[in-house]
Amino acid sequence: MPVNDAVDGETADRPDGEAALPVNELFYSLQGEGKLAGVPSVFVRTSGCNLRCWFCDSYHTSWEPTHARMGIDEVVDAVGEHDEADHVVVTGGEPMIHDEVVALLDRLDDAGYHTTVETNGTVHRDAPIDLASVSPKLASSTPTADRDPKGDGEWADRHEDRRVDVEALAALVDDYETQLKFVVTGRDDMAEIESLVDRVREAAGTPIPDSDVLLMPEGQTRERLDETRAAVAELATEYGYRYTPRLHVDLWNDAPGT
Ligand SMILES: C[S@@+](CC[C@H](N)C(=O)[O-])C[C@H]1O[C@@H](n2cnc3c(N)ncnc32)[C@H](O)[C@@H]1O
Ligand SMILES: Nc1nc2[nH]cc(C(=O)O)c2c(=O)[nH]1
Ligand code: SF4
Ligand SMILES: [Mg+2]
Repeated sequence: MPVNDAVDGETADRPDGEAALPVNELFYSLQGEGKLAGVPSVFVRTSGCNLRCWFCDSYHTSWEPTHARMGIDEVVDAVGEHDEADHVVVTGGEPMIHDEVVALLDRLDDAGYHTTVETNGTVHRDAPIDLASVSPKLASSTPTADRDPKGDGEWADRHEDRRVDVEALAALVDDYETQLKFVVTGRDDMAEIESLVDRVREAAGTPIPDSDVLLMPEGQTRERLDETRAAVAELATEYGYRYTPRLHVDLWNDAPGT
């Protein structure tokens, strides 16, 4: 279900009625995360999110969203300028809160691109998605007062209420090739990951092999990943889940447009 009231009152239509999306940035890089890590890809980063993870590495799409909009034609043209790429990653913010993301994915599919959608898994939509890269948010993501990057924990209750929707997760698993990519801050996250994977397995008709459950270390910077990656790799070994690096952070740290 779209949660348009959570996008800070933004509308996604242009004054001339052309379908448009709030776009924070569009860039060409290597996919840094997940099964397709290393694949040259164009990234379309929408602005606006229905959650507020304290660790969000895309602050200007969630905590302080930018409002510039691009028409769908404009986005498709800008993607096409990177003619080395045949993969497009639609991310955010939370791309699935925007009705217009479906029109964008239709156009990208028509043009022959492989599409990945990076999503928190709270909203299901019908669209030509080749890989649903779903990153359900754990209790450790909640912006409590002591770790709120902006205020004093004002978002904590809303974030907590919205962060997991098992029905939406199961629908994504059933409709698309899916990876479940958890941001891991430490061993304390594992019990919740195990129980959430169990709940989604029960709700979905499609099996979820452990190799489609990915553990990703929390860290926006190389310095932070130096503290988290070894422990998360050990947890992946111990539980039999897949480890995913954050290649872009290893390569380019937190440089914009990477
Ligand atoms: C900025 S989010 C946008 C897509 C969607 N809102 C989501 O959270 O999946 C893109 C990816 O970055 C991950 N991410 C965000 N901040 C992170 C951090 N500090 N460390 C590791 N991964 C992070 C998210 O979990 C998600 O997989
Ligand atoms: N290189 C690179 N790979 C990514 N994979 C997922 C990203 C995202 O922010 O969704 C991302 C990103 O921001 N950069
Ligand atoms: S759900 Fe994604 S975009 Fe939204 S705050 Fe969390 S990491 Fe950032
Ligand atoms: Mg990113």
